[in-house]
Amino acid sequence: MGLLGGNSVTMCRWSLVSSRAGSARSHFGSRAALRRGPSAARWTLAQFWRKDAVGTAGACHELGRGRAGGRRGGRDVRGRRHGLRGAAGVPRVRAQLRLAEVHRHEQREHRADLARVPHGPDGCRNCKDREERCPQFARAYQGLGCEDNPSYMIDVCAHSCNTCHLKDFAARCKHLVDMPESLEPGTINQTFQRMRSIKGLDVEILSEDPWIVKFPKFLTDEEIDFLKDANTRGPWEEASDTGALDEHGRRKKVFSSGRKTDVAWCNCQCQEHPVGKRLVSRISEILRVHPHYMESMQFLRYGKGMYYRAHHDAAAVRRRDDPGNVNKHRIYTFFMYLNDVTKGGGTRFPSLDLEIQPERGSAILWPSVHNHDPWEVDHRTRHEALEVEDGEKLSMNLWWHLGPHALAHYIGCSGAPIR
Ligand SMILES: O=C(O)CCC(=O)C(=O)O
Ligand SMILES: [Fe+2]
Repeated sequence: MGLLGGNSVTMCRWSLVSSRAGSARSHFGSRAALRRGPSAARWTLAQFWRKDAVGTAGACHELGRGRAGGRRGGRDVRGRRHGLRGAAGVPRVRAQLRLAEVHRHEQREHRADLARVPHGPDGCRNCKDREERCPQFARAYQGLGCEDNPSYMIDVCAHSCNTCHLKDFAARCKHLVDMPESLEPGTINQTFQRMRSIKGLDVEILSEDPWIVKFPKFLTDEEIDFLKDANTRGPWEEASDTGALDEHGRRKKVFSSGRKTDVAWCNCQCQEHPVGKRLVSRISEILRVHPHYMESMQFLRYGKGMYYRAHHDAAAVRRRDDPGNVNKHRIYTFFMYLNDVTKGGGTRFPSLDLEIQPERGSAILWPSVHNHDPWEVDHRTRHEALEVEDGEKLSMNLWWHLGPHALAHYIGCSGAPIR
């Protein structure tokens, strides 16, 4: 009998943050959480993330209860939904093999982990919470507060969640380190060549070496309205870069003069909403990379005078054999424009002398790494957001990684700051 099966419930890692800010009830995930049935034993968190978190494709996950067959609770359903299907008539055998490989790996590793790792109160003798309200957080959502926001709770509230054995970054994250990479040498060229044959996909090739393509009418009006709706994202914040790792394996925020934008992250509303899911799924099928490997969608807002100086999206490539390198580096940027900009605000690739003007609903895509070796950064795809001279620019990043970023992020293994 699966621990988590049936009565699918959407939960959300952002809820804890929101509830602290007093807005839990307006939150999709939290509302759903409040409708839940009786609480499950909290020590099940350790089992939960091994079994089901691996099926999630971002911020939210589904917990199902009361039905046999826990595999339905996450991985399998999500794998199919976001799987590399569709795109009739397009070769996809390699992608499917890769997906099958990922799933086989998950099953093997998770079975082994479940047998090996002790969980329950005994693991918590010398372990303290780092936040005094942890017991209260853990009790929230009818006792499922730990499952609701694992990235934060596993670590900061380890005592209250009985996850002391998972506080250590290596213990928590090791099963993700050797998951198959999302790209093999040679895949990038095949993927871009294949795009021309995807039925119904309008694609303009702006550059072939390196690849930069534009999808002139990628987003539908429904998607744009949805993405521009304030309910689909967290609060706007001043953009920061990621700095050095702290003692908990999280990166510190660094503010730099090279960047003046506001950013916000996709919340449960956009991750779990059918429109958001369909969008991710469409992009995943174009790229032939599973959503396990993506970052949450990032919204960008530039007012007049705002910009992002030349940079590379895969700036921080770490060593191949670095045991802490779970999500690895960014391999693709899928960049979407949500509005027209009156003046300025183009995306410019200085080494290619190429500038793309924002157009409502259009998208551009480029790889950050070389076709022959996904571990080698392609510096020719450095780019910048030119200053907005008049009007406002609203756009979105969807970055794809060589390692399973979505899974890593979900359980605090991506190095992202604790939220
Ligand atoms: O806004 C743009 O045109 C590009 C933004 C960008 O490069 C980034 O957010 O990494
Ligand atoms: Fe960028």
